[in-house]
Amino acid sequence: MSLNKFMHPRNRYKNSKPSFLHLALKYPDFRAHTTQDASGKVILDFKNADALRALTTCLLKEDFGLSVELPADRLVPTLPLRLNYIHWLEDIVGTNENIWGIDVGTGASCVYPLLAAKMNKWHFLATEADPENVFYANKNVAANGFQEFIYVKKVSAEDILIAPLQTFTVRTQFDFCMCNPPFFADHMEAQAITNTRSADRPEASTLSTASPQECIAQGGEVGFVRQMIDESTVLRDKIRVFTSMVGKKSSLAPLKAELLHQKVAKYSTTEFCQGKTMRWGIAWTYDSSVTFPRSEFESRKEKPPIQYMVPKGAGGVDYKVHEVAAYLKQLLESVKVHCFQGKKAKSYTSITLTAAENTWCHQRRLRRQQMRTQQQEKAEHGTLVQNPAPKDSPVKNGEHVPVSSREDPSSKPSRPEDVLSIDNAHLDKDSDVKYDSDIQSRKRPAEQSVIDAAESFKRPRQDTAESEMTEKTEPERNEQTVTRSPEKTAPSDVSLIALDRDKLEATEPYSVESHNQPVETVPSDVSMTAVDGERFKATEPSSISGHIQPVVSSEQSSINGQNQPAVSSESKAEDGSADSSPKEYVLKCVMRLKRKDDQVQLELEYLGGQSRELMYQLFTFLKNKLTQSAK
Ligand SMILES: C[S@@+](CC[C@H](N)C(=O)[O-])C[C@H]1O[C@@H](n2cnc3c(N)ncnc32)[C@H](O)[C@@H]1O
Repeated sequence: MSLNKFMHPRNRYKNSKPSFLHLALKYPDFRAHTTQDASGKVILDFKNADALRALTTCLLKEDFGLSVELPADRLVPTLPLRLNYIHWLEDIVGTNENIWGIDVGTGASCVYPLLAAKMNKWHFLATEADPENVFYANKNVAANGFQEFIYVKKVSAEDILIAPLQTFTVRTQFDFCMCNPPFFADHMEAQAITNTRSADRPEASTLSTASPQECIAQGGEVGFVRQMIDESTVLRDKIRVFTSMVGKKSSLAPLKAELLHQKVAKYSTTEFCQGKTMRWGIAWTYDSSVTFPRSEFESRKEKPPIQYMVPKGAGGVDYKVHEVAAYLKQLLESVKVHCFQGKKAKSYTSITLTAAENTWCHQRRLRRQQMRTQQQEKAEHGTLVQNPAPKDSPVKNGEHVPVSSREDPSSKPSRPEDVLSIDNAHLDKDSDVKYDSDIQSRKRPAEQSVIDAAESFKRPRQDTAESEMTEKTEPERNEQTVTRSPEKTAPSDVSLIALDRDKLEATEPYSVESHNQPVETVPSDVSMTAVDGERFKATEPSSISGHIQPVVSSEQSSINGQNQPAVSSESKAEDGSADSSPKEYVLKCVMRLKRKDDQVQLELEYLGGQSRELMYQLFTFLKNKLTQSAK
């Protein structure tokens, strides 16, 4: 499936594919790399580095009026991806002309600064460690008359931001920095990736153009961006927004962990979708006034609130909205979930729930662990601990606070508390449905090492594109459950009518969107979020009873509570009291109780936190308590 529908809306290639026929007619250098098939279509050999170079060169000229020289044996940038990154930055910092950015590792093409200077008149410090790239970057800047806008600086490969800024005197404050980092950790990794292609898979249809010095850095892309994050703590007042692209989705988790560790004010991730290639963007800031745009790709996964009809007799209370709410509130507070009263009406109440930690799942396991520890202690010291659970144990808090007159958890071991082990019947197995392009990007290490030109322009079954690679570890490869059938999806990407025909038409819709529904994908956060130190399988329900209004949720991560989604109507307590919700949380959601057809309906709506999965677990926890107590 093409990802072009998730290309940035302003990406000029989203709805308008480049006409290879037009390019071939106009640019002899490009034409030299094309052939015609039996039906007269113009074919470009995507496995030929010179052909890819010719394509990018003439697109830069044709669509942006830029004259760019791309040396042999250096990375050939593909434009749809580069544009997606720039448009995302525009959404963050705006498009005014006084913007100053830093492009870390600008490459020989100096493609980001040139495009952004051309489109937005942005100014850049463009750093580069490779002397040959520095030479060509300078040449390309001069060829386009952008010397007043773009300053190319040769840097040491060990330095990323701090050292280059110390010796750059033209500008000291920057709106953003950007980076397409070297992606491999070492030659071995690069080699391994190239050699892991299984014999039964078709030969990669594009090739790598990146030289080793361009694509290898100690620690790979995670190591590189981690150093950026470390350096950003020093430069927090000099650069407003830090960003980087990464080639592997799996790189996001360790980077998010690092951002949390460094206590940045906010961070956000996004997807860059083009052709069949996906890359990821990660942005962070120490300035809480920055707002990050929502990812189009993620937004499509918005889920309606999850709902449940509370059974009569639940909690041993009257079957009324506010009685049930009081019961649930007590229950939630007993497991340290902060409750903040929102709107309250006769048959409606809304309470914002904020949890600083996950205390509602694995309770049985924790109890068992505590019992084991207790027994061990007893054996070792011959002492009997009267109160087994530590004072601050969430399990203890959940277990030892009576939640209702009808339910005494200490006397009734509550099987349903181990929420992960039950109720999965309600949960769709979205996580098993892998997004095929994601799979592709993760499953095909070798092809990740090649230019994404073909991918970017929606060439069906392009083995990889771009020299920015998406290598994949063995465990990741093993995870894949759905495979593509490359042979089936191999129509010509360049189905243009013959050059010499009267009727010259582009017929291949490599930018025309299909009208299929987007396929489900593993929620990005869920798949990588550890809950209680454990990696759990994503079981996000697409909808448990999904017919209510769409969720108002944020995919931005919130740290210190600064990036809370809009819940303005519920941001103040009914009695006007200040919100004392925890500022750092793993889950924030709204619980609503309302009267519906003589029944009381419970509803949870996700607002933010580590992952939606936590809300489903909490929902199951509450549901089990309600069901059990109604018996
Ligand atoms: C994957 S390439 C990206 C090139 C270009 N920005 C693009 O997107 O096409 C990474 C670039 O970073 C350069 N590089 C590696 N380490 C660097 C460092 N510490 N500072 C600046 N550039 C570096 C490499 O030489 C290479 O040109």
